Amino acid sequence: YTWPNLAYDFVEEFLWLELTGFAGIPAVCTASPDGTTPSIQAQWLRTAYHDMATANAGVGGIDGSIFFELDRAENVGVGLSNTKTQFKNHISKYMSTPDLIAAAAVISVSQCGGPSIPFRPGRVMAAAAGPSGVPVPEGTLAQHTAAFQRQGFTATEMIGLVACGHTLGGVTAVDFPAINTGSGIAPFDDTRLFDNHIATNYIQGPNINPLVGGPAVTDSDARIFGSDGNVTMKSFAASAATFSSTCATLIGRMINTVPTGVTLRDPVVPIAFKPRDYLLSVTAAGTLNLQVTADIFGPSVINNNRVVTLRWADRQSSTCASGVCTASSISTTSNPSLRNGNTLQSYKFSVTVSAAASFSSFWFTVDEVGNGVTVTTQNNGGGNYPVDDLIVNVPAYSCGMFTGANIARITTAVRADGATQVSGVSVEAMFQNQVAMSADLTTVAASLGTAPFISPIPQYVYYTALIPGDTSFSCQYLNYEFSAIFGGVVHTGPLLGGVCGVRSIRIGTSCSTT
Ligand code: HEM
Repeated sequence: YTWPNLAYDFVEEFLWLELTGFAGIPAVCTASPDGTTPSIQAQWLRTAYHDMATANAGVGGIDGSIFFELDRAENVGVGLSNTKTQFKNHISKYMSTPDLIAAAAVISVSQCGGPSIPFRPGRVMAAAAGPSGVPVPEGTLAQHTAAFQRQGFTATEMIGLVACGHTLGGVTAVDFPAINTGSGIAPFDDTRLFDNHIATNYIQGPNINPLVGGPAVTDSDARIFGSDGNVTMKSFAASAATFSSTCATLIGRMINTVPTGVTLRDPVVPIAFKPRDYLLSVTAAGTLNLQVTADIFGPSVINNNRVVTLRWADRQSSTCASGVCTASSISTTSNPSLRNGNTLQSYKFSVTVSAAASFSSFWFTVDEVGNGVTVTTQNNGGGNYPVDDLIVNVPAYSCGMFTGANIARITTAVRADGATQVSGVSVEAMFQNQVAMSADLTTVAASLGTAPFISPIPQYVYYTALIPGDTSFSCQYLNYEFSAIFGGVVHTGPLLGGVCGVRSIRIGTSCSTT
């Protein structure tokens, strides 16, 4: 891994650092079922299966089409529509709706104590509903076996995948009154955790699974679990480890079932030390401000004695012409309870220099004890973290707004003191289309403009783009990246906006321009 990698960084921060708030939507996965509180983790896992369940030889799979198919009888259930509502604020350029569906399955399983399943991003949102074909509890064993074969799973794997799904949640009375004749939720097993109790309850009893001991016609779990003489379910009941590793494999295959032509990227693993929220901007005073947060991630990383120092080189020198290019962090935050026993400690920096001196790269030193003895260097694998000061953000003149048909104004500053000619200054804006559940991208050319709230400086000229959009949407988030071509090479700024993050431009609220 080498920083920066906009797509990787976004997903890593989404999945492991839980920065966008997505992973915080479900409540803590408690041990005992109460029969009334729905499990969001269960709803999310069922959503993933229902999206995948219509896959057929490279057509369909995890493609988000489930959210166009909620009126079908095979997709009855408040859990699926709740999931759609929860997901629509989290769509982004780097996490499509089907990526959210897959990530939600991964997050749900591990939040409830199940295995860690690798997450590979890259799924593409469907444009419309696909074929039907989600198995229903009234189906025969032959119909179910054929359906799982169409999805890419053998008869034995069918037993596994159903057991892995039905270790969470249960059957809701309002949606399945013939199966759950009471009220609330009839749980599949005696815990809300992702554990092998779905098998121990079934083999050793007492069984509470309403798809095993309910009306015979809807006892689909009984037909499926018993289809190999209970060999598979006995192996799960005998070994929590077998259940866990089988589920990691089968749910992993389920979420990676994607249409032909979709290429998933490599699994996103957490990075132990990484810069985040990097932002180089021209300030109102005409100076350059570099903001960055250093994240330290892993089990037990929180250490209040640790001292992290930012160091940088200015643009004309591989070191520091002024001799004082170091800074202490301005704030520290930590999160002791991230998934899979991980923790996070973050160090935020903000340094301001003249536009003439500027920056060319930065790196960090980390003093674990704070005594100057055990100091290590974090320098991006040797090459330092690069700073591109040719195209720079101008927050003082970038904001969400409503002017005619425009919803935002984005201003960038382009370095003007070099020999290289600039062309093609543009802003790529991403809108959350909460109807199509897609991230809609538009590229808007920026034109030479002014930044009236900034003192003039000789090193930069300003380009402004007005972003057109539907001003009737008041609760979507705008993300954007700006870029410019210098000497034939495209230079792209950081992803700005975030998703529900502090740097987001929320359309409908205007930021200050002063
Ligand atoms: C023959 C195949 C299957 C049938 C007939 C079936 C049937 C059902 C039914 C009737 C419910 C109750 C839904 C509700 O009340 O909202 C349910 C819940 C659930 N199913 Fe399945 N299912 C099957 C396979 C799977 C698979 C393969 C998975 C995932 C790997 C899965 C995951 C879930 C989960 C997590 C729930 C709980 C949802 C909640 O509590 O909100 N199911 N299933």
